[in-house]
Order: sequence, then structure tokens, then C-alpha cells
Amino acid sequence: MASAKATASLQRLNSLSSKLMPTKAYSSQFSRKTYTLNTGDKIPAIGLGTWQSGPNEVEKAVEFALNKGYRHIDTALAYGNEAEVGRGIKNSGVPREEIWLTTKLDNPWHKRVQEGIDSSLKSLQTDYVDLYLMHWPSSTDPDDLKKHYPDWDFVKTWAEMQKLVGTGKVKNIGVSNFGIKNLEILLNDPSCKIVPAVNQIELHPNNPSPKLVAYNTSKGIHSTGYSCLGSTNSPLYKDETLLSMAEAKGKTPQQVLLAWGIQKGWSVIPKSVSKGRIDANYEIDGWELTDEEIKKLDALPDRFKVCGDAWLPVKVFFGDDE
Ligand SMILES: NC(=O)C1=CN([C@@H]2O[C@H](COP(=O)(O)OP(=O)(O)OC[C@H]3O[C@@H](n4cnc5c(N)ncnc54)[C@H](OP(=O)(O)O)[C@@H]3O)[C@@H](O)[C@H]2O)C=CC1
Ligand SMILES: O=C[C@H](O)[C@@H](O)[C@@H](O)[C@H](O)C(=O)O
Repeated sequence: MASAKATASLQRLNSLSSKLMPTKAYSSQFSRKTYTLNTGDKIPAIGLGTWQSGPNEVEKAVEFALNKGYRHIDTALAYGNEAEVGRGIKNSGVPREEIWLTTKLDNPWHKRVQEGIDSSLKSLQTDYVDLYLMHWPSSTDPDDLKKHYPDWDFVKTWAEMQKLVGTGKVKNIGVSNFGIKNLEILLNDPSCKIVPAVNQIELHPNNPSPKLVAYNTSKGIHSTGYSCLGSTNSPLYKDETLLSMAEAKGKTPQQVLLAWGIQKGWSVIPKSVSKGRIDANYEIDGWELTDEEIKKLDALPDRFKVCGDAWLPVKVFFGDDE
């Protein structure tokens, strides 16, 4: 039997040789990759998320990301930071038409879709957004956030959102946090004339939702993965399979998670307000995960969900496969 000392030096040698092993060169350009939506428009595979990006940090983060090369920014009326995001875009000097800008209609605004988009456009200092999402399938009464309107639901909200197409204010409309049941209700309603271009949902290896992603794809709906790194204090950063895979490839765990999402076919919108991390999250070109590595990440056994629905007046929870 090998002594503890011999085992330790063997481990060190293995770790060193994996670092010295030349990584196979791939021509992948994930940072410039786009997915074509059911409208023909192309959404960049990687964007900058801005949920919980606070005042005095998000403006600089957006400016920095755009100058780094990001061409996709994700925000929402509910984040309370659209004005700063708009300033970051202006300060970057990157022409508006080169940027994919997504924002979202907040739940208490479902009866005021026109006002909602006008408010977002004003804050963002722009004439249009590339993608306008219904943030949640939940029409909350603004006078009592614990109540759902008795005479309104997301089908009616979608009918209102459809009216925005053709006004020039939105290029694409989509949904977020829709599970299969709610998508079926929406798509089967006679008032639904436009299939959502995107369903933005939580996607990381501990909440992979394969049936929901397959359902989106079967209906021509592109999936965008939010909390793609596992969000704040991500439990994924302690996952041994992920950590050893990242080390063996000479990549960060975050880069591996982003490649996993993009290679599986959805866009990813990692949030960061740190220059170093915004930089690193974009350095995803010239290498790939092998099929075997993707399968290993697909098979991680743990489960957690960042955004539940405990705070909503109606339950819209979707887990892995609902
Ligand atoms: N439609 C919806 O309901 C939802 C949409 N979203 C969207 O998706 C975006 C991403 O999801 P989010 O929940 O923010 O979480 P992410 O999975 O993007 O993780 C963000 C967290 O990871 C940290 N981080 C980022 N990069 C690195 C790195 N390279 N190394 C270490 N830590 C890192 C960030 O900290 P730091 O900033 O300090 O770098 C932050 O704490 C949101 O910002 C939002 O735009 C999110 C949730 C729900
Ligand atoms: O986009 C972000 C999320 O939807 C977020 O707004 C909600 O998940 C909510 O604030 C929460 O705390 O759970």
C-alpha cells in the first residue's frame, strides 16, 4: 500500500500534469455567438445580468462590459436600476443598434403594459428594447401586493403585450418564469397570436429543467438561463465535480458553467459588478466542454432553486420538469 506521503506527491504530480497538458484548441467563439429567435432576430449567447446590481455600481458595470465586448444587457423595471443601466449604455459609446437590450414588465403593472414600457424606455434613455419580457405569470394588484387581480391574468397581459409589436417600442416579446402548464394555457388561448420569442428561466446544473427546455424548443421558444452561475453565494462553487473539471481544463468554475449553458443551447446572462469577473466571464472562446463533461454536469445530483414563488400571490412554481 502506498504511504500517505507518496499518495500526496502523486496527487500533486497529477494536478501539475493536468495544468501542463495542452488544452485542445477549438475554434468556438461563444462570446460572439448568437441564437436565432422565432422572429428571425439574433440574441447574443452571453449577456450581462443586473439583478441586485446596486446603485453606483451597475452603471460602471454596464459601461465596462460593453467596452469589453458584451452586446447583451438584461435588466427589469423591478430591479430599480434601469436609469443607471441606460447611463452605462450611453457612457460606453457603443452604438445602441449594436446592443441587445432586454427589460421586463413588473407584476403590479400587468394592467398598465403601455405605461410599463414607456416608463422603462424613459429610464433606459432609448426608443426601443430588443426584448420585452413578462417578468412572472402573476398579475399583482398594485394596491395590495399580496393580492392577485380577480379579473386579470397573464393571458390578458400577453394580449396587451402583443399590441406593442409594431409600435417600434419593442422588437420582440417574451415571457419569464413560465412553466409548461402556464405556457400551455397561454399558447392554447385564442387571443394568443404571437408565440413568445423567449422564456427566461432559472437554469444551472442544480436546476436543469430538461423537460421545460425541451418544451420551449418544441414550440420555437428560445430559452435564456438566469442565475446561470447559481446566483449569490452559489452552492455550485463547492461542487467537487465542477471544481475538478474546471481545474483540469484550466478554466474557472464560472466559465465552465457558462459554456455548459451555451453548449446546451440557451443564452446565459451572468451578473457581476466586478471588473475582473465581468472580464473573466466573457473569456469563453477557443475551448469547449466535451460531450462527456457536459453529461457529467447534467448528472449532478444536488438541487436548489434561487427564485421561488413564496412572495407571489399566486403559485407559479416550476421545478425541474413542471
Ligand atoms: N427573470 C427572472 O425572474 C430572473 C432574472 N435574472 C437575471 O439573470 C441574471 C443572472 O442571475 P443572478 O441571479 O444575478 O445570478 P448569477 O448566477 O449571474 O450569479 C451572480 C453572482 O455571482 C457572482 N459572480 C459573477 N461572476 C463571478 C465570477 N466569475 N466568480 C465569482 N463570482 C461571480 C456575482 O457577484 P459580483 O457581482 O460581486 O461579481 C453575484 O453574486 C440576473 O442578474 C438578472 O439579470 C435573475 C433572476 C431571476
Ligand atoms: O429577476 C429577478 C427575480 O425574479 C426576482 O425579482 C424575484 O425572484 C424576487 O425578487 C425574489 O426575491 O424572489
